[in-house]
This record gives sequence, structure tokens and C-alpha cells, in this order.
Amino acid sequence: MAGGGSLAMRVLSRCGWIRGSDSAVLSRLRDEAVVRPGFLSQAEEDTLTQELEPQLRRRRYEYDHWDAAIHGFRETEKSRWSDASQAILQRVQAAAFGPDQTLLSLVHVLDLEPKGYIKPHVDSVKFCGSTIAGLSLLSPSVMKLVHTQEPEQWLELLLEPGSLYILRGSARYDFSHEILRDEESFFGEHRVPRGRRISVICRSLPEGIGPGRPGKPPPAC
Ligand SMILES: O=C(O)CCC(=O)C(=O)O
Ligand SMILES: [Fe+2]
Ligand SMILES: [Mn+2]
Repeated sequence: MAGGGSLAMRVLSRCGWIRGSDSAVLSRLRDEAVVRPGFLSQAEEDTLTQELEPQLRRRRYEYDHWDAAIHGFRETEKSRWSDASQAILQRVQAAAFGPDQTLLSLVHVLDLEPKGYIKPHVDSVKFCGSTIAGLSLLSPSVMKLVHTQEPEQWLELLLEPGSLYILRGSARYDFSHEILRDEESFFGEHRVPRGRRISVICRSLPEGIGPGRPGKPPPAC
């Protein structure tokens, strides 16, 4: 009978880029795990990549010790941007953060080589507030969210180049997130081959830490 399979697909998939273990988790996280494909134009993607490339190229990829969360990466934190990039980051701020949220002034830039990946983790609540927003450049990847107490609850986010993802509230605190390694990089049945991926990540300050508070700004998560 036509439609049986597609009904199951509809239950599991909120849209073309978010899948979940069940319809309850998909609807519960509707506003807390968000993907906006095509958030960046090709020109905006190129602007960011070209601005970041020279800074990243000066660093070596790190493979680190056995318990590190990220493998095959180099990273930087950036506070000074060209006007064109600043305009992009302002669009991210408007799309992802509320007017009452203050952002970390350092934007986290992470460059994952094709074999690089990020193991499941929850960003530290000491250094990062309730919202994380990331732009993806160059390569598609799959971000997986798994509930820390009930691992049968999960979501998969398909992050294409030029997309913006937003994790807030329960998706940020109650679920771990990871970027799947190439061998495991599937969105459902769909293989998503990994190349080099750059992400540009904006985070809100932990609640209770205002810009006027004395002391050093917290490091990125
Ligand atoms: O690359 C990303 O989009 C996520 C990075 C991440 O999870 C982290 O730095 O805590
Ligand atoms: Fe993270
Ligand atoms: Mn981190």
C-alpha cells in the first residue's frame, strides 16, 4: 500500500535536515535544535573562508590525547572581523539570540580535517550560556544529539556548507552533541562524505555574567 513507508519517514524527519528517534523528541526540540540551510550566500561563505584561511593556516592540526573531545582539528578565537564578516555575524546574532542575551566577544573558529571529528560532549556551563549557534563552511557533516540520561532519544542534524545551526535550552543542556567521523557520517541511510569543515561558533555568556562584570572574559567552551 502506498504511503506506509513515507508516513514513517514523516514521523522521523521534521524536515529534510533534521531526523529523530521519535516524533515526541522532534516536536519537543522544535525550537531548541534548529537548522537553517542556505543561511549564507555563496559570497558570504567565501568571505568568511577567505578571511579565516590565513589565520588557520598558521596552526597545525592537533590529534591530542585519548580523552580529548575533538580530533584532527585546529582552532582559533577571533574578535576582530572585516566589516563584511561582522555583518554576517550580526545576522547570526539576530537569528539565534534574544535581545537579552550577551555573546562571548571571542568567536570560536574550528577547522576539522577530513578525518577530524568531535566526540559527544555538552559544552561547559561555566563558559557558555544557553545558546550555541554555528555556521558550517566547506564540507557537509552530520551533528548528532543524544539525550544524556535517555540515550534512546536522539536527533541528527544535516549541516550543509552555508547552513546555520542553533542549539538552545534542552538541546544544549540535556543532549550531548558530536560531529560524526567520516566512516559514521550518515544522515539516516544517506551517506554524507566528510571533507575539511570549518565552523564559526557564537555562544551566549553564561547567565549572570554580564559585560560590565570585572575580570577576564571566559575562554571559549
Ligand atoms: O564544530 C561545531 O559546529 C561544534 C563545535 C563544538 O561542539 C565545540 O567546540 O564545543
Ligand atoms: Fe560543543
Ligand atoms: Mn568546545
